[in-house]
Amino acid sequence: MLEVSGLQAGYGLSQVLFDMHLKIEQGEVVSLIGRNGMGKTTTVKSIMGLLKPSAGSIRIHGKEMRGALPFRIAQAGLGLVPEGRRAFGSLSVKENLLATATRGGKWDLARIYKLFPRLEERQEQLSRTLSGGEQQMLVVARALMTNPQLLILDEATEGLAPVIRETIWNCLATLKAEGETILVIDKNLKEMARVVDRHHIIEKGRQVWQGTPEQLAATPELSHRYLGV
Ligand SMILES: Nc1ncnc2c1ncn2[C@@H]1O[C@H](COP(=O)(O)OP(=O)(O)OP(=O)(O)O)[C@@H](O)[C@H]1O
Repeated sequence: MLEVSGLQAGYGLSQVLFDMHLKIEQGEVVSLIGRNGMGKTTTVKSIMGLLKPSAGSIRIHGKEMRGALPFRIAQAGLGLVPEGRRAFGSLSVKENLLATATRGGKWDLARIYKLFPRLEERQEQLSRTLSGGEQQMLVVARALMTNPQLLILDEATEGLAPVIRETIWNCLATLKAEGETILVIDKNLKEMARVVDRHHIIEKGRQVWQGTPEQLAATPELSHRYLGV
């Protein structure tokens, strides 16, 4: 469903992605992992049309989308939960959810409330008054309301209390069981192993390894060399 190849991108004169490759098939849950500053977020921004790559290809369902505007990428079926949570603070939980709703998809309020009962309890509350963890649930839920064919989560569990992180991972496990296609960027290898089919390690703007969580766990020198753990 998504195929990135030979992607180059950066900020001004500083090049960050040199030769990025990434392939995601329908129904797969894959990760992008690597040390800080290696280009994970830059890859996501390029895919979402938030940053203009200088070379390479981004195909969504076989169609070249490099350089397309963000709303076109969203229309093509990609939904992003960006790094650093942000809901529309002056809107209620329910209004936030309805603001991004796409009609006719499988995700609607009822389904979202089943996945996140906490959001139903708080549906009339202004989202700026939610706890950090509740806001993060809301941001994930809002992305789902766009009924994306590929959901991308960039550090969605960072800075959250363990119990909230657990809720987000449980939610991802449910989404996986329902056949959703997901790209997750995170640092927590142990939790990721529960849901990820394939990891991609990125180092200095290139994909340097891919394999299953089992293969990664069986090769400690990989984690040591590329992840610093
Ligand atoms: N807006 C920007 N302007 C200039 N340089 C940037 C900008 N955003 C990121 N960079 C630089 O690009 C490089 C890659 O950053 P990126 O955010 O893609 O890394 P990352 O792998 O997602 O790291 P992290 O795990 O820390 O989020 C870093 O050296 C960073 O300082």
